Amino acid sequence: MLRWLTAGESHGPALTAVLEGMPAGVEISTKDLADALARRRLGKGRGARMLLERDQVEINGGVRHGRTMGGPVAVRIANTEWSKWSEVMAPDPADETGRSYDEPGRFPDRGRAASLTRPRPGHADLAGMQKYDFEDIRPVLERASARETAARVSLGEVARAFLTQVLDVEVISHVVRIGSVALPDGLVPVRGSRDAVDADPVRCLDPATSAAMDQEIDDAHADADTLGGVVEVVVYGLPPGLGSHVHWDRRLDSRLAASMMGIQAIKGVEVGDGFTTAARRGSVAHDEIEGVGGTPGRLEVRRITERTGGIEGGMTTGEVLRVRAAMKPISTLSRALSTVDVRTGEAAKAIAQRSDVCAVPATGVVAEAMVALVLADAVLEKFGGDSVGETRRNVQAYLAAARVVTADSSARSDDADPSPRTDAQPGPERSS
Ligand SMILES: Cc1cc2nc3c(=O)[nH]c(=O)nc-3n(C[C@H](O)[C@H](O)[C@H](O)COP(=O)(O)O)c2cc1C
Ligand SMILES: C=C(O[C@@H]1CC(C(=O)O)=C[C@@H](OP(=O)(O)O)[C@H]1O)C(=O)O
Repeated sequence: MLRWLTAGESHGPALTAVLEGMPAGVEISTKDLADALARRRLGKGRGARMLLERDQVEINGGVRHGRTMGGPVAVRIANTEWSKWSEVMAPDPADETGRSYDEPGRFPDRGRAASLTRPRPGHADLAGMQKYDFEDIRPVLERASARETAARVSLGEVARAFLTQVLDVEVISHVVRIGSVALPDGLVPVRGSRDAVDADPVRCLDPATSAAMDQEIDDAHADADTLGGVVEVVVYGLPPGLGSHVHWDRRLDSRLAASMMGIQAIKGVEVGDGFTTAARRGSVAHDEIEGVGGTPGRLEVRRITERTGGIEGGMTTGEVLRVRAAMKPISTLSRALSTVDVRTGEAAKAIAQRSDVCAVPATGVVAEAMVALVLADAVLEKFGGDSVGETRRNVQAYLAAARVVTADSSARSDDADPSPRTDAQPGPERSS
């Protein structure tokens, strides 16, 4: 079983992340993690903090000479802005008498330390204050902040390395909607296209849609408003049989959905064509199956379309996996929303510090990390192994003994026209 935990606040000294259960022998380096974290900073629409802050990552356990050793992998990501926050976020009281840093007049940087009492609709502020009995929003926003996703991305990179080294799995995300602008149906990044997606300012496959998304962000910014959108994660190279139909919490779709919903601001998840499928008739909703070779003892099959997103009965089918996550608009608006000052009870405008206008491109990278972690867990559950070599041998033995194998769908995708997937609409056949 793979377990992961993160700790740390947005403006604290550092984020800490621990991944337990990784087999030995996964090749991973500090540079790999730094590169993954750099991808999370990509994308138009992020706020000033992205320019100011750097992710200073170090591996503090579980890895030696570029390979995991089987013990928990521990990662620390320093907040390079810490010096500005060291009093506001100090773990210890201001002095031995236990006086508070909140004491008026005590610190020159009182502005930063001042209590925040005007909760933002849509952020964790008010519910967090109610639940944890705080008069100040600070301790809530510090942990609710999506700064924490840096920690998850670092662990996701270890999971990705494991999946690649055991199964040649590739996990790619792309942006399919920002605000009112949507990517036309049927466009999915092919294997090997991650760098091309990352090179686009909004991580969108289609140049015309990307330009419209770019404009949408500029318009929202000019209006002092914010945007959400939809990201899709696509996974190539998975074997059939990860997850299970036998119990709700073993279903892979259930686990993926929980991991997506665990990302800040994600409010909807769909697998494959998801909500669109609900509007279709059964005759054009499912992926019909055809034999493409093999022998009676070892059939080779494929799905003719790719509507179900590579999961049936809570298990991978061996086809390309597709999961989408819908992100709500950022809740810190410079044109602040109405709220109540919880200190006075009077009507007020919500706190409106610097903020992202749109963080959808970055959220795709976070979603990749979550998918990689869930899939690595599912691979270990099915195949076990204390070393990469052992897991790989177990996978190969399973595939070699299988009575029915899924034809390599990623190979078919490579054969096809690099951009369009032709089967996103009801009914059409695959292009290959
Ligand atoms: C990558 C990323 C960046 C975000 N940036 C901001 C931001 O700058 N300002 C903000 O108010 N919310 C931002 N959010 C969303 C908040 O973290 C989120 O709305 C908040 O934690 C409350 O959680 P909920 O939206 O799931 O209810 C961001 C989310 C993600 C995934
Ligand atoms: C710091 C990151 O994202 C932050 C997520 C976030 C929020 O409320 O979620 C609010 C902003 O922080 P601040 O209020 O300090 O400007 C973002 O910059 C990051 O992604 O590394």
